[in-house]
Amino acid sequence: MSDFIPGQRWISDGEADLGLGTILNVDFRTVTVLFAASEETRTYSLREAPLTRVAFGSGDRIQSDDGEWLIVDDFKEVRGQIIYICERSGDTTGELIELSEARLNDKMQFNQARDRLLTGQVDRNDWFDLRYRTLRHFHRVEQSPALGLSGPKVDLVPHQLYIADEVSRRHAPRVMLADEVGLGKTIEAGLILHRLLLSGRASRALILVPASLTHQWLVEMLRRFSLDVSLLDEEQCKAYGTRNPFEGNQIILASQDWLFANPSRQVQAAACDWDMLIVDEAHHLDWSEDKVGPGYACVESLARQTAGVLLLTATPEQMGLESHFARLRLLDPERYHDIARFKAEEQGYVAVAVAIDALEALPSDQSGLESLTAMLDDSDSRALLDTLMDVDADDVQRDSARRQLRDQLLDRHGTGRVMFRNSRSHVAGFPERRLHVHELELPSSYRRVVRKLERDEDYLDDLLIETGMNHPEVVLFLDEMYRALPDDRMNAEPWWQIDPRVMWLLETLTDLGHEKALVICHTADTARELSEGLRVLGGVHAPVFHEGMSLVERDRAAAAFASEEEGVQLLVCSEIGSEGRNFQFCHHLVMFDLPVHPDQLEQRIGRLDRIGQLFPIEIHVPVFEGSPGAQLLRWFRDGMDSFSAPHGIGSELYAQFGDALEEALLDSEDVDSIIEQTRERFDALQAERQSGRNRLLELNACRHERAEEVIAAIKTLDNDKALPGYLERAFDIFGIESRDLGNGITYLAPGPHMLDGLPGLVKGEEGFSVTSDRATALSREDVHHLSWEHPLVREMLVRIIDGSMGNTALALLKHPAIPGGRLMTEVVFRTQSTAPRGLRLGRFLPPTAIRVLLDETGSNLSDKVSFSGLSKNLKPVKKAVARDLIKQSHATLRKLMSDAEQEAERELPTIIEQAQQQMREQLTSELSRLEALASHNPAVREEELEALRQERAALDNAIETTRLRLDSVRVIVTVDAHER
Ligand SMILES: Nc1ncnc2c1ncn2[C@@H]1O[C@H](COP(=O)(O)OP(=O)(O)OP(=O)(O)O)[C@@H](O)[C@H]1O
Repeated sequence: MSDFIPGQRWISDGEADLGLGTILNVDFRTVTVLFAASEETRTYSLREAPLTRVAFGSGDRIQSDDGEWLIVDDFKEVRGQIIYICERSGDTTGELIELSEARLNDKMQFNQARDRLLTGQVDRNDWFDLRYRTLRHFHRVEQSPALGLSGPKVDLVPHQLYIADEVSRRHAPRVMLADEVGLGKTIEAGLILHRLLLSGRASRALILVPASLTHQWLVEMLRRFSLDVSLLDEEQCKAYGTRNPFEGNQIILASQDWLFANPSRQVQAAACDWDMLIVDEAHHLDWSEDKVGPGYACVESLARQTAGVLLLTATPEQMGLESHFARLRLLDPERYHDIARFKAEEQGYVAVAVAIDALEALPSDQSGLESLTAMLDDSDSRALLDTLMDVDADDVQRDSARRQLRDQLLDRHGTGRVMFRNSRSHVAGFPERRLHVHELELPSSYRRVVRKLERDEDYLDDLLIETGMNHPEVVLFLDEMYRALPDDRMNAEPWWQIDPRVMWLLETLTDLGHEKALVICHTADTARELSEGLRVLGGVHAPVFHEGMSLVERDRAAAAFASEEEGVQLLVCSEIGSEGRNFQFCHHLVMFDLPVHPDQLEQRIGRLDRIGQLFPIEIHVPVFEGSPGAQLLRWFRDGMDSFSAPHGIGSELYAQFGDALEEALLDSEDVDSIIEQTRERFDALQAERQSGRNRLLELNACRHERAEEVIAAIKTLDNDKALPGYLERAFDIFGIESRDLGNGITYLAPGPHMLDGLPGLVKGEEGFSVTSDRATALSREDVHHLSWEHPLVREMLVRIIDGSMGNTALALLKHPAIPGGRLMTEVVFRTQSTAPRGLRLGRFLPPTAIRVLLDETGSNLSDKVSFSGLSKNLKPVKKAVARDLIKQSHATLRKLMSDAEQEAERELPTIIEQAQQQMREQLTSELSRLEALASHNPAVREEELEALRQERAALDNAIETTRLRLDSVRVIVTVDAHER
């Protein structure tokens, strides 16, 4: 008679995903099974049906067809059908109910190791092996202090890593990244975002950047951070129809120019939940008392509803101090509401800087002790000071006390909580800047106008009316003025025919040989026409780059300029078009004219003077002798040293002397006196800033000890010897083929049996190259940085841990010392808690594996036989044999699994206690630091303190309620060593 009876429940051995099957029909040759959950019916030959009977035992949890969970107490068989006798889950009344197997829920999943094992679903032995190793590595890596910072393909630059670490630790970080141009604000923002995403503290981010930078951001986020970012524009949005396009991906990148001009899209953006808002070139968010710019208004409303906000700008004060203050208010409206108080606080920074200097000199030089003591008013600080002064303390104790005191002073005073600004003066390794001024004679068409302006005071008015231009632009951009007077008889030729700067530029290019030069002009018109002039007069192909071009056109021009093969020697940019771009592969900058604002001058030089620049920067400026442009050059050079290094006070000087300078541009004597006054103010401000605000900003922007700790932790993960071995196994099991290309580079490609859905790999398509060596990855654009954080590795780890892959196995053990015919179980339990992802429980208690190895009698052999020692001696077994062996041993296996659970439970309290202790130590010390800080520095928001307290309580509860769950089981059957 057949084993199958209609109504019985069986499961498919090969297709467990079909769910629980019900026997529909049996004849003398075939059996037909309905898998209702997947709406599939299968007919098998009776003799070879790959099916396993589903039979639960006492203590098992089952679900009825109406969704109720029950615990099996006992069972009986009636006419070939099992009737389960159960208690309702959670019911303590002891009432029992009966459930026939026909009423088991069709959707019941057999993912759990116990169910899978007892229903005969065994995985490959090496999968079990990989699963256990995955748990162990994941546990280790999750706790690393470098988590989230080690994967990105970036050089380990201390100030960037300090900022990324400091900011990403905070609850809802809201900061301004204001490093000088080219020091890596984009990289810092990317690191912060990467870490928050990886650790589950953020999942949705909106990045707003000027249109000209969208492509560069997209490429940086992908190549360096492997982040899947969607670039949204009007065309893309239309494709979404009535759906909200901002919901289309977790990370959205959009152009500010587009969004700020588009109120209906702003409404859609605001309708989404964001965890992070990142705004690049934030100095453009214009604000003044009588006029709030559309960009500012848009960001203000988004920032109000988003927990984390990063504003990026190299020239925070470019639009004036008030506008800068208004941007700080976007970050923390409560703290930044009174500009007078803000200015007064800045005055106090000198005293703090003096106290820090005094601290550094202690204990040998005690001259500044009094000023220091005046600043330290709490008992903790006094105790630290006592240690520093104690004659019996050793150097290590003193250094630690000094460091803690310095950190306290920095934390408690200044803008360090909201603004980070690194400057070249303390980040070593930047090249020298060299200015080359080329004086040219004014061509007659320009001279005529300039001289008339000098002679006739009223002429300026006429000229403004005639040209429609503003002052001082009309006297500084003489080619533009010339173009604006087309009816003038003398202006018949194109300006580039009469302007000697064009011929000078052609000669300069010849002198440069093959070296590349970036040319920046004030307007797009000048850039475009200059390019034409160069082509006509010198046969030079000069691509242009300006705001009037489409993004694709701009990127194409930049790529042609960057390419070694295309042989393009120069790129002609407009001012605004090139802001934020990376052109550090070139070291000649031609300023075809000069901008009016010192910060714009700095932005121009910043295109070349960036991390990665290897040569001194040669700045070439053609000026017309005695012209207003020549006066402006003198003001920049002699008044404030603008060409030698960034100093960050250009905007203040511009605010003070800009109007007077503009008035005086036509009178060199007046300019002399303005330059003199500017210089005086510049020197005074420099001295003041150096001793106060800048010094604090500098000390705050990179705390070297912390940076070095982060770098050391990253290097530990970089050099993790376990990674290559682990990946070799994982690639093999996931069906990824790897080929050694030499120099530490491996090519990964999808194999014919690769598991689907792995990031970057699609069957039948090309793969990609990887290296775990950071330097090699950095030197090759096409090679990925392979680390524990690479999306492919992360996907494999998570898929194994969250899925059922490898959670059952059966293997044979042949060992001379062990007699055959015995059964052992290797059972792995892991900790499980219900904490939300954002709590990052993994810092303290990542999924922790407990392995229990029991022999048939239930003796615990875990300490005697290690995982790898055992694993090496195991042999795989055919699945059919394994299923038979399991069928015969159901009762023993049930008992061993329950014994193993008791063994594992013994270890749980220690794990919980350790995690709790570690968490409490870290969070309590963070909380007390923040509480102490809050009493001195209003930049610490009460909401931050409250969030930290709640976090500690929630973590405490999550750790306390952690339970064990069965992760995987391997059945081991011993065979005599002489058996073949
Ligand atoms: N850690 C790093 N590793 C490798 N390259 C880096 C690193 N930091 C910065 N760079 C490179 O240096 C250049 C400048 O960095 P980035 O664009 O982040 O600077 P920025 O401060 O945002 O500049 P700007 O003020 O012009 O907007 C970029 O080409 C960037 O890729």
